[in-house]
Amino acid sequence: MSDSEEDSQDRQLKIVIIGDGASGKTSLATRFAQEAFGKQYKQTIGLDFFLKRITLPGNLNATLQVWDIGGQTIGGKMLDKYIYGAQGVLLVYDITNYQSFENLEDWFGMVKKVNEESEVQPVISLVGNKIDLEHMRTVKADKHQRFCQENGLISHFVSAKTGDSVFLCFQRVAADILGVKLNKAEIEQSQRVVKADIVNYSQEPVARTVNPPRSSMCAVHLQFATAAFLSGPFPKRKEEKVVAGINGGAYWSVLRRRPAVAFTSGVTMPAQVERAQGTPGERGAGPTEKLLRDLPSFFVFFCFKRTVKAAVYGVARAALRSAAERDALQHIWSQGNLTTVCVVVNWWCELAWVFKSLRVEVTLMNRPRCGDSLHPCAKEERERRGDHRSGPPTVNKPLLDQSSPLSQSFHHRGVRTEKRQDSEERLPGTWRDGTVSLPEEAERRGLAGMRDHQGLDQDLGGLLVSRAGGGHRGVRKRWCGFVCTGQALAAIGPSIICDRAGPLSRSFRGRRPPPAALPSERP
Ligand SMILES: Nc1nc2c(ncn2[C@@H]2O[C@H](COP(=O)(O)OP(=O)(O)OP(=O)(O)O)[C@@H](O)[C@H]2O)c(=O)[nH]1
Repeated sequence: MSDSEEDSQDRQLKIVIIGDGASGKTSLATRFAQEAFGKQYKQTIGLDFFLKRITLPGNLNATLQVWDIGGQTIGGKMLDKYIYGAQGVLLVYDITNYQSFENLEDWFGMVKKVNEESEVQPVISLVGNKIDLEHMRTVKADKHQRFCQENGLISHFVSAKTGDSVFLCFQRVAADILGVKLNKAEIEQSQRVVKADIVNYSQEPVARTVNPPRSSMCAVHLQFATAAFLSGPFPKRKEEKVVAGINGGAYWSVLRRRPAVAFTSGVTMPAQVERAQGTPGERGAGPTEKLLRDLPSFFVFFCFKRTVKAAVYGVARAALRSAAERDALQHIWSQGNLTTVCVVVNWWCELAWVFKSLRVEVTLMNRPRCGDSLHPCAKEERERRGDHRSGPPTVNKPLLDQSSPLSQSFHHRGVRTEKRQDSEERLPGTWRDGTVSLPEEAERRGLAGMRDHQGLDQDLGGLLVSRAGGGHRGVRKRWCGFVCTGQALAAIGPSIICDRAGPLSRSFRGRRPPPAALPSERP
């Protein structure tokens, strides 16, 4: 065969893609080979193949045989065989999932082991995927770069979803294998970003009418989430400007694939409730159910603000009255696969009721404060119950377990005594050796009594003591921290979403391993 004949033939290159499950390997291969992207996660069992022919500078054709290796193969017997003979390796991780980055050591170790005795080493690229989720990044770019420098890897940040730099990533590896140099223009050309489709909802009136709860609810939720994401890490101060920022904060955890205990509707503004689902009380299959269907997990959210309390009140009760939802909640709860508790307290009796229905004991650390004017929904609710006093709606006593610490601590504390606080004020407690201390200020306000609740340092599963406020459209919102004790939280472990920058949070995080046994199982 003459030289020219050989040149005109395609070069076959074996490229393997490895990395943790769900880091986006299949998506990258699909984006590269088929220009497509699927939102649905379908685990790759074993491996999959893709073929794509590309032309490199100098009219050099190459057929890339892409081996998409399932994330679960790590530790399996076949992995070394899959990697063997690869000329190119893409080490993929998800920039929003730190664990997937950490685990690259193992994947990389495997590549090194397989090639220990090879004369020709593969070209290896470190690929940080999902850069469309930059706002959720947990792996800093400099960590990525350091890993590249230390190990002589090519660095890439890509998004299989938007297509950003995906082609370039494969092209670069192929070019390096074949010793071809890409010039600046070629690199820029390959960096094409595929823009997401813009959906014009107003042109889809029929679809919305046919299935209003699903589509509109989803839209509302995503809107919250996006707003919160755009505003930076929860609960940064900017979050105050966001509609339902706190709510979005819960999504923050959900969409980061951290299972979160979830509650209520995720709806904060009565207007949004109405727009999304009709009036709160009318709900049957509520949005919780929707969340359960569509998200990897769901969240608990109680907005601590009287203006929306009525909405939450109606929604939470209606939602959880749906047996299916309650069962689903209990199912998830009982599975013990929850790692995060994200609860923003509103109305303690409501909270007590819901937790009670889940048989979880909750102890509040701070008392709720109310200062906002009563929302019409709340007024209606009060009138319906024949309560004509001013101030917050009365406690719904029948729902409470009067003997619970929560109940006792709040029974006569009057939630309307305190004036509105400065929106940036925080009263973080501290956590040391299983004991919670509240700052002097808290003592002065008579909040300290609450720290002594039984079980606090025993079966404490999680802790959240912080309070923040904000305003949106003239509405003040606030959340207060509390301690959850009991079986469920013990099972969950100490991971709590709260003010992650707060001293309490910092000191708490990672300090206390989940109890080995559930409290009830202890001798
Ligand atoms: N936002 C976003 N999501 C992505 C991106 N790439 C992949 N995903 C999503 O991440 C999930 C997992 O993607 P896969 O490509 O199936 O992950 P994988 O690494 O092949 O997983 P295994 O088959 O288990 O090894 C899917 O839901 C994808 O839609 C991306 O660039 N951006």
